[in-house]
Amino acid sequence: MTAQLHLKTVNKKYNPGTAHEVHAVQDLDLEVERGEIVALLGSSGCGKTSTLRMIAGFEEVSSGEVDIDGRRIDRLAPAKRGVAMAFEGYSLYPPLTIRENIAFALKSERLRQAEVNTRVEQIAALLEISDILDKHPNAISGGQQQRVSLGRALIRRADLHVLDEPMGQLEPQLRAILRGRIKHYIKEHELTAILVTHDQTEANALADRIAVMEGGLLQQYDTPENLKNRPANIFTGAFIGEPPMNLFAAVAEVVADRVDLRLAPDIALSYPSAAFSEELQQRIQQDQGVMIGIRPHSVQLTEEGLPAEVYANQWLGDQTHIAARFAGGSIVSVVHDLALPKPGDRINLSISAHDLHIFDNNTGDALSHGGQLA
Ligand SMILES: Nc1ncnc2c1ncn2[C@@H]1O[C@H](COP(=O)(O)OP(=O)(O)OP(=O)(O)O)[C@@H](O)[C@H]1O
Repeated sequence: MTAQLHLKTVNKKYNPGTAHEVHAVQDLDLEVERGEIVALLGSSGCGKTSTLRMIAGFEEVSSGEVDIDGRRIDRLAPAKRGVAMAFEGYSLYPPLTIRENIAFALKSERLRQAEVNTRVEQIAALLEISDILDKHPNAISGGQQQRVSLGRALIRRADLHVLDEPMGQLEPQLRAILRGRIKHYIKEHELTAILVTHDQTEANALADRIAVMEGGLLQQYDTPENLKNRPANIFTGAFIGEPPMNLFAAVAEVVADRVDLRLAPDIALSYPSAAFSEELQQRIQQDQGVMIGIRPHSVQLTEEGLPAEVYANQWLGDQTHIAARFAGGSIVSVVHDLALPKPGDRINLSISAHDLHIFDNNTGDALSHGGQLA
């Protein structure tokens, strides 16, 4: 299958050759398949908006190529790219009503008026804006304007739908409802979409694949499940998941039939060597040290285990985050009952080999997940 959107070694430099040069997007290769929803996810300044703007045509590509449906588009004007866009500040036409604003997107499809009305009303119902269709843009709120802009993009038939923080201004409850509806709509109409968000929950809920960016570089491009269970490096390991992954420097010692991961002179996670593949045992022995990652949900409080001392706990209504001093550092565990150890209590922790992520200390790349080479 050919990719619907293909970014080929795309770079974006602002103010090139000056003291203010910013290399905002670096050698980005990305393919989005037809019918796929992809999220660009990362913290502020990582380059996700620059990437989206280059695809939409609001920003020039410094080098590289952008293809949509096999057609090179990076030198075309935005309107010629076959892209439907919902951008903040991609403003609505003030003299037109909301209904007319949305219907305007259907102009090129030359539909009968009755068909236009039906489609506008369907998308308005989906986005909970049916009651404002006869108002003008200056008479509605920012969150409503954002939904109108989204409706205007989604109603169009286009080769690609580009959505910039599509629900950034909406309240959490409405966001949660709309996420499901929008995903269903995109899939039902077989649209291809790429969106920018800094909200992991939104990316996980909407996207088939997520491109995690940091410092202008693509860190990992994968399904939500793989980002969580098979992070490619320390960055994605720590970035994806809430609360963040616990990270500890460790030295591996393979002795007889055990593998010890030594975290401190007097503290080691110890496992039967059968829990690690032979290739992994060889690999981690060669290293002077590794970084191990453990998700808070995988840190178990047990009768026996390694000692830790609680210094904080937080009940969040459906789970508790327990923070404890452990191995000269700090560890967070998530538990689901209310029977809480209190600050100052001594507890014991266990971590199954199955839940360990091991990373190369120098490159940051993942070496293994759950005892098998990455
Ligand atoms: N027009 C511009 N001129 C100069 N530098 C820019 C320009 N636009 C963005 N940058 C810089 O490029 C880098 C990437 O910015 P970009 O907006 O793509 O990131 P982002 O991840 O989308 O951030 P945010 O979520 O805050 O929008 C940042 O360092 C930013 O300061």
